Amino acid sequence: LPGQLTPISFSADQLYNETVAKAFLEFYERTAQVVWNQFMAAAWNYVTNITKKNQEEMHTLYFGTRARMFKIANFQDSDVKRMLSKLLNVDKAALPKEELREYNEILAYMETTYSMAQVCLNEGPCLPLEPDLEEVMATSRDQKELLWAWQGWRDAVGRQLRMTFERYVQLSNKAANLNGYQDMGALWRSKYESDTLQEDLEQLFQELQPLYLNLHAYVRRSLYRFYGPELIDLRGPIPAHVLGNMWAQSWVNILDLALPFPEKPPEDITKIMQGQHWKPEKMFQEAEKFFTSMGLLSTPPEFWKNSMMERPTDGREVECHASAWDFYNGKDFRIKKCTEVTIEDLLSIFHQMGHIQYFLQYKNLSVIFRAGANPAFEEAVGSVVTLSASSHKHLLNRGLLSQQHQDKEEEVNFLMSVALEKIAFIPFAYLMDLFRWKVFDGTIEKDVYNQEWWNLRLKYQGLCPPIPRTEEDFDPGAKFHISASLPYIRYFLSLVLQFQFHEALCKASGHMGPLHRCDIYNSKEAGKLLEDVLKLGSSKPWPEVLEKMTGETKVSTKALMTYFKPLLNWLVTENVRQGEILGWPDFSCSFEGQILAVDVAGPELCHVTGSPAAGPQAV
Ligand SMILES: C[C@H](N[C@H](C(=O)O)[C@@H]1CCCN1C(=O)[C@@H](N)CC(=O)O)C(=O)N1CCC[C@H]1C(=O)O
Ligand SMILES: [Zn+2]
Repeated sequence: LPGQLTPISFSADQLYNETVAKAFLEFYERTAQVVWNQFMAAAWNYVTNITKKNQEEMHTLYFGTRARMFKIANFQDSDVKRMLSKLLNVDKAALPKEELREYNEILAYMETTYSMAQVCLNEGPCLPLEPDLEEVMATSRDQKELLWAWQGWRDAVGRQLRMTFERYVQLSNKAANLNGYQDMGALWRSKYESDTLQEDLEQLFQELQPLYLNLHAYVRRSLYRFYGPELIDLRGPIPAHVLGNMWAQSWVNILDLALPFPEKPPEDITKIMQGQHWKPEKMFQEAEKFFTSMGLLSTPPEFWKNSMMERPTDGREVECHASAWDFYNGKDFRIKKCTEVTIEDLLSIFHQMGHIQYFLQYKNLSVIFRAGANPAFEEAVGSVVTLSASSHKHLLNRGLLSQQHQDKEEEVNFLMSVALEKIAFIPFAYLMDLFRWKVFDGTIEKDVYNQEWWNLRLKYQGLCPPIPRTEEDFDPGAKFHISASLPYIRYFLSLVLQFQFHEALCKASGHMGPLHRCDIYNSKEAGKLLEDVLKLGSSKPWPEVLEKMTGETKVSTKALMTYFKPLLNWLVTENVRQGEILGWPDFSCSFEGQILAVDVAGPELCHVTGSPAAGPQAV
């Protein structure tokens, strides 16, 4: 029912009665599954066939509950208390009907604008993001063409969302207030059940800085060699359009420009897959086989019947951004992806299949507990499997490599390819919600959204916009999760967690030797450990779940640093040899001679590693 479940009225003393609360929870369990399933079905119909009608249909199905009324303080049963506390937050359903309708319109407008946007060539066709614009960003080495795609996408999306986003912030904060939170950022952070979350995240970020700064300096040198001094300043930030990705969140597509030992190039696995006539369905089967090889659950027939594995060719408008779906009825689970036959898409499918495996493992829990121990756990499950799936040992075993490539230099090349994906991602994943938390709490005011976005992109990623930006632009909106109002700090935390999980699973599988050579494929012991964690869903506080997996109750960067140690050693030596400056003391962004001095000081970052003048050995 729009707005509320069938209203039940409680007498005052019943609200203190734990038996009544249990009866309510049973009633909720039965009805919520039905309504959640209807909502997911309507949402799926919308994103796989974007029409006005489907959008209307989806928005009528959103509801809240009256669980918030119970006085749980003196209840005894910890499960009842945990379930009711999770029901206290009804998110946007707390808004009055009229404002909820407006909010849903805004959300649909932002997400649809993103999903339908295209960039048109002068006389030629118009290109969508997937696969065309992403292909340009990944493969073009012509900085004018890269600039065309980079600017065109932001004109087509970011600029259109600017005004709407301001109203989105107001209504988001109003919904958060109605749920008892200071602002929407506070509501998002509450999912981690920690009152030191922001300090803990900053600590993790600082620990990873030496690794990132050395990678940034080395990649800047590589880009300098290719694009020359008119584009790259060896003491400055890197222009954001030449990193091989529309958002510069992963640099793996410029591995060819940054290969430590170019005389030992890695095999091109995309070519091998295409040569072996891989199809999208085979890629999904390959990912599923990884999980079943560990004794984990296979996907039900509905998955193969209902998923959308390729962009439809019948002219339907769809949202291509890949996602995994739980229909909350214990048997309908799907992935939506416009799959291309590439190694990047194969690893992305492993990530989505990780979500599906989590859904399968916790499907018998109360619907209230059908979520990850925290959102970062959800993200880490699929990603931890990609650490094994991308190892040479695994690829060789699966016929995707012709030889092991085990010598020292090939190993550095391999670790560089993983670092360009995982280490480059660190500051991006961190700043995405640093930006939104500041927008929600009012620190970043609406008339400086874009300038503050680029201040954060400079300070944390050491990037510059390739052309001057104004407040007509809204560059953050050009990233899916911001247009779709999806939190992002989960991916930052997942990056650290996935290496902690990888170390624990490799140990359980009896792996000996370097962590980056571990492949948990076929390990029933690793599978059992993972299963015991996943089937808990969100029924226990996540430190308890982490301890079950790793023996530790704290998130630690130790495993990640162990994995990349051989690469960090090589990078520091190489950067000292080149006399690189770590960080970007020349913190202005220059555009063909025009200096756009950005008001945040790059040097403040240099204190992180001592003064850059001392060079990399100061790290
Ligand atoms: C490609 C991937 N799509 C997300 C994901 O799989 O996490 C989608 C969209 C947002 C949530 N989502 C889901 O599928 C959820 N239903 C999962 C769940 O909550 O159960 C994605 O956005 N990624 C992957 C790495 C970095 C990030 C990016 O590409 O920037
Ligand atoms: Zn995910």
